[in-house]
Amino acid sequence: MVESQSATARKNQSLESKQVQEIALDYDHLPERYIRKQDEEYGSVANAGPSSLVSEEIPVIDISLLTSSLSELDKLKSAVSSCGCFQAINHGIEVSFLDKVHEISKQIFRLPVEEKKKYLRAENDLEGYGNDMVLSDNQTLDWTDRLYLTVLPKHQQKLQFWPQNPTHFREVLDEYSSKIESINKLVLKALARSLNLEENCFLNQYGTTSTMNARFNYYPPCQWPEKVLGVKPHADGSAITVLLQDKEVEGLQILKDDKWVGVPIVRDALTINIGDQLEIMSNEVFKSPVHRVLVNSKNERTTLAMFCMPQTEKDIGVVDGLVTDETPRLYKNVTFTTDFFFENYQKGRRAIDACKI
Ligand SMILES: O=C(O)CCC(=O)C(=O)O
Ligand SMILES: [Fe+2]
Repeated sequence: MVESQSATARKNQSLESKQVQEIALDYDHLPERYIRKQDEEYGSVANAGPSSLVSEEIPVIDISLLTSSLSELDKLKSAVSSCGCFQAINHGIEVSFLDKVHEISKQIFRLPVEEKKKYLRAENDLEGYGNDMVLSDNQTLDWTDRLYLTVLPKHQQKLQFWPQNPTHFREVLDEYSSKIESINKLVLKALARSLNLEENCFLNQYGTTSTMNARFNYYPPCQWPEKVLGVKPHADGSAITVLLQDKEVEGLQILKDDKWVGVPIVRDALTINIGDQLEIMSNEVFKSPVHRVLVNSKNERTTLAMFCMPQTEKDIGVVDGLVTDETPRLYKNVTFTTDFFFENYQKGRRAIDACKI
């Protein structure tokens, strides 16, 4: 009995150190740890497959118009107050540059296994290359491999985790981060104006430097697509997240009014969603949507999520202008660290709920 338990433990351990990419190629059965569990799927929500998706519900916003068009600003406000997500077009990043970002995202997962292992994250650390971080023994694992990097502030970059191949990886990611930082500022200012607030009221909470983390997500094709999830339902701990979706393969879904809504690919658009920190700062006017990722049996999918948020360790709170007799303050001032986010995630609850008054 004791022996068989330790054999199981050994097997689990070797599974945990395997990337999904390897499992997808080597296994003729789905390892138990990847089988999704009903109780992690937002309770009563029907397990809607792609066929039952309603896609038109994610608004497309021309963000170049946000300083000149009140109707576009209104459209933005209504998008983030309802589903918490929109597709940003005319964002100012050239298509040829976006193509470079798509390309490096794909290339890093195509590196030989030995090369990728140079960037492996430590067991209990976020940063680096690897599969789902294991936070508890009975956790279902996501069908995805990731490369997670701090990109801003630059002095916090841990370059030992940055691939040296392709050789322009670092240059492209640095340039992309600075372009995303401009979009972050533009969107946060527009969101403030949409509520008739001083346009810097959210950015003022950022402290002296913004934080930005990049997460490259790679979802290998899966022979058992209905049995796994690319990413389990979660909300992001950022202020906003800017996602560069795969150019061809869909998979992202947002929970809206208890229904899973597919987020379609809009050519050359960036998919932007609100994260928990902006839901707090806006006293819940803006929604940080729960979302998940489905995988499929034929095509791999690669995405890049940029998590934009205030300076690490900086406390944040509800913007004063949003607290009135009718709309009392809903959240305490908090320091929304990554550890705090994952401590709650591990217990199966949303970090934002632990911030409520
Ligand atoms: O890959 C996607 O479509 C979304 C990924 C995501 O939700 C995340 O990285 O937090
Ligand atoms: Fe996410």
